[in-house]
Amino acid sequence: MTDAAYPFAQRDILNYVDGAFVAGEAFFDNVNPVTGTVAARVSQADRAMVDWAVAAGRRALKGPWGKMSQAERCKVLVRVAEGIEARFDDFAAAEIADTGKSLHQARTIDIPRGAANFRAFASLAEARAMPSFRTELADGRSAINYAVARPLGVVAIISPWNLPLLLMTWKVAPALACGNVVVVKPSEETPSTATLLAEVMDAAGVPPGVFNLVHGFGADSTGEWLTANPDIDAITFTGESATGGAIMRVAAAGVKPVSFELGGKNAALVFADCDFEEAIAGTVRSVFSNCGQVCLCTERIYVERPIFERFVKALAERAEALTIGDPWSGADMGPLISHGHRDKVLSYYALAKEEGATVVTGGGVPSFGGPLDQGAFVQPTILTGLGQDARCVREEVFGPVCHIAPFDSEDEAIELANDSDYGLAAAIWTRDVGRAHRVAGQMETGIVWVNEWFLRDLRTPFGGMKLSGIGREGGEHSLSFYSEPTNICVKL
Ligand SMILES: O=C(O)C(=O)/C=C/C=C/O
Repeated sequence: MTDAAYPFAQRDILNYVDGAFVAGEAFFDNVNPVTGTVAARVSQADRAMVDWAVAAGRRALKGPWGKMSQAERCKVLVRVAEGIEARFDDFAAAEIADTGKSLHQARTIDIPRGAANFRAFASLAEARAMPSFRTELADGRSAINYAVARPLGVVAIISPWNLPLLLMTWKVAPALACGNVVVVKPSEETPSTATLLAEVMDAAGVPPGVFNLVHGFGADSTGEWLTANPDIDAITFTGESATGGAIMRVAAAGVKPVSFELGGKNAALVFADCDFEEAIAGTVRSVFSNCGQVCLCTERIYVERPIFERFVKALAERAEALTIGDPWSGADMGPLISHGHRDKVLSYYALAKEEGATVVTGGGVPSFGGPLDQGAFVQPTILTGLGQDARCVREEVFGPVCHIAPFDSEDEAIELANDSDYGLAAAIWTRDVGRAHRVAGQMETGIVWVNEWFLRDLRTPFGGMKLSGIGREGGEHSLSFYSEPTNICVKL
């Protein structure tokens, strides 16, 4: 069931600290969610190792890395991108072994974006302009004001299990581009591609202490020891909103800057004048991609009443046509990340029925009649019939499930979409250009796609409001978070 190319099939997954691959005392299992079998052993970093990584980062800032020119640093980032591309198949096999995601998802999204993130921030940092002003005051004094950027220092990066390489490098690349050093704690569910990245960094000649990697868990473990370490200068985290709150409380003690990309309960608005086939195809992707485990996925769909029944029927047909199974067999949809997460998703499937939902399709687990029955698979599921106050309409499930409800007017659609504690992403399907811009401008989200989903330009502001996060990533937004500007005023 797992491709022989899994890089850690015969060796332990280690931490990477101060330029060396190191093992702690304890190990934990890395489980392949396709079959429920142990894929590898992972070395868990203890508190001393976390402290060592932070200290190694501090030393690196004073070493060659801290003295390196911006142009030189950008060349290093490009070498890292080339290293990922050179080991593309290793990264894909590692990502699939950890997550069970489809071959298509890994090879067209996750791994390409790992390299693209480094290339994007190498060129963005190289071209970055800092503001300067010629100042003429009424009293006759004049000056030149210009800003310079310095790195924050040692940045703690806590990255999630859904798009492991993509979301870790989305933070590591701009942090390094701005001259910082990083200590990365990937999710305990997905240690493999993070460790391959350490191997690529090592081979690319990134100085010791610049990129550090510590494996382990969150609360009362590696993640907490890292975020609470008094000598880190900033924290960036992507994951659940509740964890974001806990990290924020820890960061408050040292008034550390935080960048959070958190949960979502994203809505899609489907107007009767939409290109129906395009809306269906786009919504199949936005609901079921990565087994619904993308913070940008659609979990609430509002459809203009004249096409409501037709839309529900068509989406259900497409959901039932999805092939579910082993990623290496080319299945459209793999399992969820773990049996623990599957329990959570199935609890919402059960809750939906208790809340009175109509289960249009799905609602349980597929039966394979073989080893895949040990995997963390669920059926793609479509619900209707719930009100806005239902927990399945308000709470993030993070699985291949959506609820569809009708609306009768544009204003009602906007109100329904915005009636959420989250504010990350929205999708609007309409042929009416005026309506597209009018409705998009009223979405209380950080991101709006019109007649698209997950089309990404890495220069754009990316992130959410309300419970969906603090700050934006992407382009200058990342460069600003990972640097401290100093304004210098020189009298003329
Ligand atoms: O596409 C991106 O840059 C990104 O950050 C995606 C985030 C998805 C979170 O689940």
